[in-house]
Amino acid sequence: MFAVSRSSLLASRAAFTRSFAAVQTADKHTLVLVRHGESTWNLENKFTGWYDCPLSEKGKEEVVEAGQLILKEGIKADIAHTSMLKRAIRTLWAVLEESDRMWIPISNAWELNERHYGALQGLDKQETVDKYGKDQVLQWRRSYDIPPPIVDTTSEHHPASDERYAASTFPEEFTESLATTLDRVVPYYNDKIVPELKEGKTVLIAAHGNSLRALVKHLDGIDESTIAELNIPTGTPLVYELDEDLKVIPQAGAISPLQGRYLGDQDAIRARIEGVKNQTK
Ligand SMILES: O=C(O)[C@@H](CO)OP(=O)(O)O
Repeated sequence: MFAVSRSSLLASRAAFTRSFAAVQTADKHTLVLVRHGESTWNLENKFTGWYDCPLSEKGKEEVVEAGQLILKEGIKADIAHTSMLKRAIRTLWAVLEESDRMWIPISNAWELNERHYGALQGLDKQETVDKYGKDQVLQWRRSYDIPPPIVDTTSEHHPASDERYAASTFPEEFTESLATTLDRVVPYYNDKIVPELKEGKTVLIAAHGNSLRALVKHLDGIDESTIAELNIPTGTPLVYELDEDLKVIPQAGAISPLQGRYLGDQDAIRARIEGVKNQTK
């Protein structure tokens, strides 16, 4: 009475294979990027780079709101990555707290740090424009491969003088352009984050304006002149859906040249983007 014909076994195996394949292709690869909330040095309009300033009061509010938006969207991060800098770390903590995901694993990596601003770190952005001119400062801020002036190991801003970077070595004369930032952000994404996405994990990254510009340049295939125009707002979740080859699926409502979409009030987001741009007028 338990005899099952070979054909019905084959038929049920085929049905199982089909439904498994359907589940696999239905698997969404979701990647959420969040730039840290406004920092005290954003507020004071200083070049920040790897300087470890905290969030401002407004920044603390922005990151709570970012977490609430992620919760409301129903996004459940499985794993998170952030930098070695407290403005991004606290942003991640707030987002995880608000979205009730504080238990997920977190990796801290200097590779996700802000672009190092060399000898500009600590300088007032507007005073730097007054001294060197708007064009020069814009080149330092937004050109693809022109780095700001270097710091050497005698500078408090050189990573050699900071124990959190003791496991890594950096050039004695140090600074970063967007291009060299990309050279450490993209390998980190490929080596650490891509395998997690392939496993079907929803990944959350809390990082910085320029480390995220480097990452979206890679994800969205943005060219070198277009990336110069791109500014990332503080404390605003940017959601990417990726296909089975981890190519970006363009999202409705995305602000070009990005194909991921920002969560929240789109007018307020555009105003935040303008605010970043206008830090050097
Ligand atoms: O100062 C910095 O480190 C960055 C981000 O705050 O500034 P900018 O937007 O000028 O690259």
